[in-house]
Amino acid sequence: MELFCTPTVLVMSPLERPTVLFTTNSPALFSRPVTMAYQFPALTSEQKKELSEIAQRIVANGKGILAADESVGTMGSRLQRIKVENTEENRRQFREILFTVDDSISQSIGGVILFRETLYQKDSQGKLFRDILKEKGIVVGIKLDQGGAPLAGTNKETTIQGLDGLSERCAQYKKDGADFGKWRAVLKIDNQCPSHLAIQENANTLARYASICQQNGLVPIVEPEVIADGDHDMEHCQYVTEKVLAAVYKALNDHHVYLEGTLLKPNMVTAGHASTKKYTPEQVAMATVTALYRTVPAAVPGICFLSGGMSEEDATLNLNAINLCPLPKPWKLSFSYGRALQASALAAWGGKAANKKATQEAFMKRALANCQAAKGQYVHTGSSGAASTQSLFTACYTY
Ligand SMILES: O=P(O)(O)OC[C@@]1(O)O[C@H](CO)[C@@H](O)[C@@H]1O
Repeated sequence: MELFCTPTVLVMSPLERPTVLFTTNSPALFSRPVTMAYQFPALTSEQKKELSEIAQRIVANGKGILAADESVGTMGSRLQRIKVENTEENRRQFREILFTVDDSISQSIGGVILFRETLYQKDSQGKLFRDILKEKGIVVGIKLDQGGAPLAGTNKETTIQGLDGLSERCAQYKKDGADFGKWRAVLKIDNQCPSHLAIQENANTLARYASICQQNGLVPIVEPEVIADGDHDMEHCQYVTEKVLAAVYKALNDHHVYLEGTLLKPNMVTAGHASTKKYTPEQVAMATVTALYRTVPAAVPGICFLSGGMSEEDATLNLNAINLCPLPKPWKLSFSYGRALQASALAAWGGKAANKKATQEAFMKRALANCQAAKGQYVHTGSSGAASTQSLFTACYTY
């Protein structure tokens, strides 16, 4: 006998997944409806509400994210550039200067990602950094990935570690004031790269991380970064970025991740750092929005780009062009910059307390510029300092 199904009910609210009930002509199944989707809800309506509200707060009104979550090693290379020793105290001092900037910073910065060490650090008056941020209305986030591990049999590709004990760590961080998490997976463009294995493994790991975050009340920032190493052109980067993002959203769906309670942190689509071809911000914008439009569901509230070694000024100009791009853009398009928000500030600081004011001014200037760019309102004045136009690229930036 032919088995056919007829949809009979569509139950849907903004906070719930649609549940489609089917009836069937099969005698065995005739007496009861067959639920085709989502019999075991991953999250309650209250959990979904909390997650989507957090995600929306972070990217409201042109706000973006300060990625101040450099690990001890990564911060070491930043400090080395300005000839400052990589001690816990120096890392604390620089971050104190950033976080105690004028309260108006909260008009441009909706969230700050911290490294574990920083979540428990205090300012010189003994106040926890996380409390200082929260009092400004800024959402506190935490880096959750724990670095790369090689994928054997590939051309030096990696997966990211940190799933063991992740749920317990998330629960603790939530108690300690964090409301979102971040996990960065690294894909590279090279001979045979990214491989099918690297794409699938990293997509699945990101999705597993995202699911665990949501179970613990943290909005997951999903960061599949196609790094800029290589001499490939922009078209090739677009092709790869689309493949990676399509795999990530398939995995997020498989893991029942609630998209309204997530944020995406992708690379912009650009040529490789060693490419001889140059593209305008408008070309980068068209390629980037095209890749996103083809792969990222409209349910995702915000896309916050990483800066990936672009100069501060290029990162701002590209973001501005992205927001002016004449393609459909159903998500907020904003920033989650590390280097492109801190390079001028680090240069102004130089490890000296006396430079606090200049450091805060440099940081505020970049934050404001990116907030304007997130609304497509940035006007380049030509008066940027030398540090803001310097490339911040680091080869094989894997952690
Ligand atoms: O590319 P950027 O904007 O400098 O940094 C992006 C980023 O994901 O990479 C770093 C290393 O994990 C993090 O500190 C930061 O959040």
